[in-house]
Amino acid sequence: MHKRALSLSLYLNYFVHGIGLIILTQNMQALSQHWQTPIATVSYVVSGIGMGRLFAYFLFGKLSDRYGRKLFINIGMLSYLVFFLGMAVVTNIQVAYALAILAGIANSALDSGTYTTFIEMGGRQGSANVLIKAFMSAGEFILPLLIASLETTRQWYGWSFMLAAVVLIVNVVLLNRQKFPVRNQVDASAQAAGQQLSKARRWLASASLAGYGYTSMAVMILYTQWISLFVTSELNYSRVLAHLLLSLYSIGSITGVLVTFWLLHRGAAENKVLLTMNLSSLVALLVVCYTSWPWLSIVASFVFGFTAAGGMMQVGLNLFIRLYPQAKGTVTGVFFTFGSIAAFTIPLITGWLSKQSIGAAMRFDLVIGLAGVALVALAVWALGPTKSLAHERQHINQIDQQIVRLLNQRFDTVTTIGDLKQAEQLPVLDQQREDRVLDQVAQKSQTAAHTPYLQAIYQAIMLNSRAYQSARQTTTTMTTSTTQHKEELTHD
Ligand SMILES: C=C(O[C@@H]1C=C(C(=O)O)C=C[C@H]1O)C(=O)O
Repeated sequence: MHKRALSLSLYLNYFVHGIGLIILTQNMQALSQHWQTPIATVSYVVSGIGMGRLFAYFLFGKLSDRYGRKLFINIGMLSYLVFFLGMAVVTNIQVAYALAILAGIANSALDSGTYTTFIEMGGRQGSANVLIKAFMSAGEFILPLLIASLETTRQWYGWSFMLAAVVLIVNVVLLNRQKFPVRNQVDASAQAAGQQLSKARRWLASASLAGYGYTSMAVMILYTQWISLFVTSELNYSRVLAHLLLSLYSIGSITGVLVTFWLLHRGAAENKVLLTMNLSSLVALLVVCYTSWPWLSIVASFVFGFTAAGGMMQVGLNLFIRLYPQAKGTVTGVFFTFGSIAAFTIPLITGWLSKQSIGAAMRFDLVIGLAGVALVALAVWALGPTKSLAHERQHINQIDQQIVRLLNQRFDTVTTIGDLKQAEQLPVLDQQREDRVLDQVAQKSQTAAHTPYLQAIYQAIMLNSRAYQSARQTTTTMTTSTTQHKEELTHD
């Protein structure tokens, strides 16, 4: 299995999915002209995507546990391909609605195959899943630029659909060349951690995390839907500033994803990251809702994007999946079904609240944010202390990866030094230098109690670098003497 090539193909699908998420709303005007219908009808077609998701998530999740991830990723890619090709030329509204449902199905199929694969690929560490969100954002970022340039050069709006289709076709070929990891492989330590939980705790953690599937999606959807209107109508900010706030939310989101990825990659505990980010997003949201200082709104909007849309859904899902390592697909399906229900209900709830005031609709996000924090706190409590054997070993694995990489670098340098010594005919052992290295270790060591042990490790390292230098020198002497010998022979 080529981890890198497979990951890249999986991520590429989410770049396309990012385009798919907004391609209908971004082309609303062009489509309404093409279909000769009012904008409202286009919007009705858009709702088909949500419909497709709602029905397909659970089913596909469950089926992907049984029939394998690759099949469902292929179903996702092909469904999206039909959607992009079809939507660019369709004129019949019923067919357009069916295609939108197909996009929802594509989304569900991709998710049920991809999130699970990443977990199965990387053991217990789910940082890879957080990066999915970054690729979605990249697609969402590029599409509006592409559409704008097509409009200014007066070209066919369908080209943006064709771009997505071409990427998909290329990726179908690339992805199907890859071998997938073993399905539902259960890391022994992960299983041990899950099994330690009592039934009640496991139930509580599951219910809270499913609830978080709803709130984590809901806070983002509500924010992006109402922020512009809220600041222009209630705070009298300019339209430019309103757009700026939304852009900063997106930039915050991408930055947040990258930082979260980095944190998890370095072994930060997922539940701590989740709790901290959710608390911070609640604070940012409070600021957005109650300040009328533009500069503070700007900062808070960035922080809100960073903390609420920085891959937290993905982190929540990772925790959930770990609870049920044998049913990763099913869990993914359940989690995103809750997310879809949020996408469906939040516009309805806030629409109703907005009759009272736009502020009421906006401030409902605080209720959701607070519920999110409560759910995360419950889940974290139910999952128990992070300092489990399994978790600490995971941390050691990460540290060891870094140490091995650094030792490889040290040995490369040792090799160069060995060659230099040989050229200058110096002995391999340099006792003075070794003493200095040990002194440095003592100086750098942050815990005095560790120091003698670290020095012992360094003595072993240096013993081995000498052994390596000597071994290389004998082989190079041997090869030079044989070449010399060969030359002598040819000269004879
Ligand atoms: C790498 C060298 O060769 C040997 C190995 C050392 C090390 O691993 O740090 C230090 C001194 C030498 O005995 C060197 O001379 O620097």
